[in-house]
Amino acid sequence: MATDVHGAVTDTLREEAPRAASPGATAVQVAGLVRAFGGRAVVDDLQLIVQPGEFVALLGRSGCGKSTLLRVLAGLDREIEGEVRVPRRKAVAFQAPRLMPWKRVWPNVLLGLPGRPDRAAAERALAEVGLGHRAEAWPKTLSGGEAQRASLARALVREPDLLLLDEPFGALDALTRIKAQRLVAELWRERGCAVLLVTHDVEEALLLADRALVMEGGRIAYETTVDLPRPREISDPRFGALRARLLDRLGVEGGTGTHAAGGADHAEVTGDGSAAAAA
Ligand SMILES: Nc1ncnc2c1ncn2[C@@H]1O[C@H](COP(=O)(O)OP(=O)(O)OP(=O)(O)O)[C@@H](O)[C@H]1O
Repeated sequence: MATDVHGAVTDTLREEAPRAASPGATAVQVAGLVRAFGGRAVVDDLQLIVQPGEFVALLGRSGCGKSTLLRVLAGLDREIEGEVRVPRRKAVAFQAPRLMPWKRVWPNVLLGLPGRPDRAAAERALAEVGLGHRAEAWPKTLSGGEAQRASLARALVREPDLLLLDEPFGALDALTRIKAQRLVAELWRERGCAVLLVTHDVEEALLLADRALVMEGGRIAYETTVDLPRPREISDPRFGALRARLLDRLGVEGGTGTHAAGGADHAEVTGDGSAAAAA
């Protein structure tokens, strides 16, 4: 059952500034979230906690509801049941950069921001993503990687406490993708904001995230802590072991073949959101 946007949802979608919140406050707190389309619950009693400054990757089969969850967290979809607490300052970048072709790059970065256009802020954000020299350019003259970085600058200019990334590197070629991943890792380190990254790419999740979640049946069904030093190396045997475990959990060939390969750093997640360590 969908909640009226103008009614109960104002009670359920509370936006808080973590800087002002009490110590130990979370960046994202979701409890009993349900999002249904035509009577079918795509997100079904989902629990999720993300700590301030934590980098979390969200994996899951196509159509399992990852983008739906991200849109709810971004405040773009409020037809929900359950409780969602997110910081007031949040920003989202999608797979498609969504730049307005009739605006130059710098006003695109400021798109949707209230108040007088702050060109200097746009240029600072563009410089952060290595696009300081393209502020005056038209979007159609940007490469795919540049356009994606401009989209990232648009997120950064909002100085988010929570950065939501929906497959932002999905359309990039392999080399540009690696560069973009490194850039996000660097920005995350410098900014210290929480990041929730939706990705199909297990390696990307393991290169970037503190924690990788697998969504299944409308919930977070599995999670693993990525307790590897940064920068991470794909050649690290521990990386390989985590990759195999996640691929296995996703039902992709190349996994370990057992869902519950040992270690307390990964867990099947039970209905109430608590993690039961796999034996
Ligand atoms: N506005 C909508 N109206 C009806 N159904 C929708 C709507 N948005 C999403 N859905 C359905 O909800 C399900 C989950 O979609 P969602 O885009 O969240 O999946 P996803 O896990 O992000 O998939 P992918 O990995 O392929 O991007 C799909 O079956 C989709 O068709």
